[in-house]
Amino acid sequence: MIQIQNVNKRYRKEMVLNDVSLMINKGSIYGLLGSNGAGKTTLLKTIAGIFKQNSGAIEIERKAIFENISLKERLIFIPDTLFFYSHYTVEQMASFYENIYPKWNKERFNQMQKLLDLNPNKKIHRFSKGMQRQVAFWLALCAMPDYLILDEPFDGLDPVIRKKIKSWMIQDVAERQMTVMVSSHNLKEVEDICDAVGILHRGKLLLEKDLDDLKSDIHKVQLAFKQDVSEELFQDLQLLHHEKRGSVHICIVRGEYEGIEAKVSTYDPVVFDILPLTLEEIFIYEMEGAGYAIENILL
Ligand SMILES: Nc1ncnc2c1ncn2[C@@H]1O[C@H](COP(=O)(O)OP(=O)(O)OP(=O)(O)O)[C@@H](O)[C@H]1O
Repeated sequence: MIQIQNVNKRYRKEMVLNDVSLMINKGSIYGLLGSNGAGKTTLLKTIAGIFKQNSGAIEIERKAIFENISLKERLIFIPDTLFFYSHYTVEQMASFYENIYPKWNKERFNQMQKLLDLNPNKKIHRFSKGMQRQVAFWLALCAMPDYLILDEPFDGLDPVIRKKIKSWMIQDVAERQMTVMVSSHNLKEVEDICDAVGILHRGKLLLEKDLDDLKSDIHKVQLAFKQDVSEELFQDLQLLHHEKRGSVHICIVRGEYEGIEAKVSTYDPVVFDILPLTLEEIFIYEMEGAGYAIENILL
């Protein structure tokens, strides 16, 4: 479990993380969303123990991560800008990892080599950008980390490799309870793999929720009535958005499916559909509700 409590981080006088608190459960995948410059990389590097926060606490398994070598041996951070020792081959980099990470799995390294089809004796800087990213995941997953912190990890990977790497990652989460935090601008990707999501905006965490709760708590409702329905119904629903297209009311309603169905049914609608929302739609309406224009927050 990763626990972040009231974390503040400044670069000189600029406050980059402002009282951030969140929790990531063991064996789950947490998606961190946010605009450019929101503070995602800073937060991830602070969680990885690369930066130290100015105040607040960052704990993994209830121990502070900063300068904690035994925790760091179980955590891997893949940054958005990759770093490898120049002129090292994959094999040499793997030996380096083997010395640092006690749970290094040589057998897995050999198996993944066949699946990725990369030459371990080639110097890493001679690989393409996407291939270097594959190497980063290859090495990271063979170190068998309990915590994997990823900054925009899938950029530059082709769709086949992307799928392969995600499935290895998900397998590690399911089989050995690996905990993952991943920053992304891609809502679809986050929706596919994450259990919980948080949105960071100008250093503050605007929203943090379990993805299933988020989805089961907000619906798009399409309604039409024989006669004009009284305003009472709309006052009765927790509306985040309401518009009328012809005779059809399109409402974004907070609340569980059954509760909405029960309330609307009493008004005898002739058209009545309750539809789930995509993560992108949820964020648009949640953020609107919180008074933020979504285009300022996400790409
Ligand atoms: N080393 C640094 N020194 C000073 N300021 C920095 C440094 N790194 C980042 N910042 C500032 O901190 C703020 C947050 O940057 P950060 O890289 O954490 O954002 P981000 O959410 O990861 O952005 P992006 O989506 O663009 O990668 C920005 O205003 C940035 O200019």
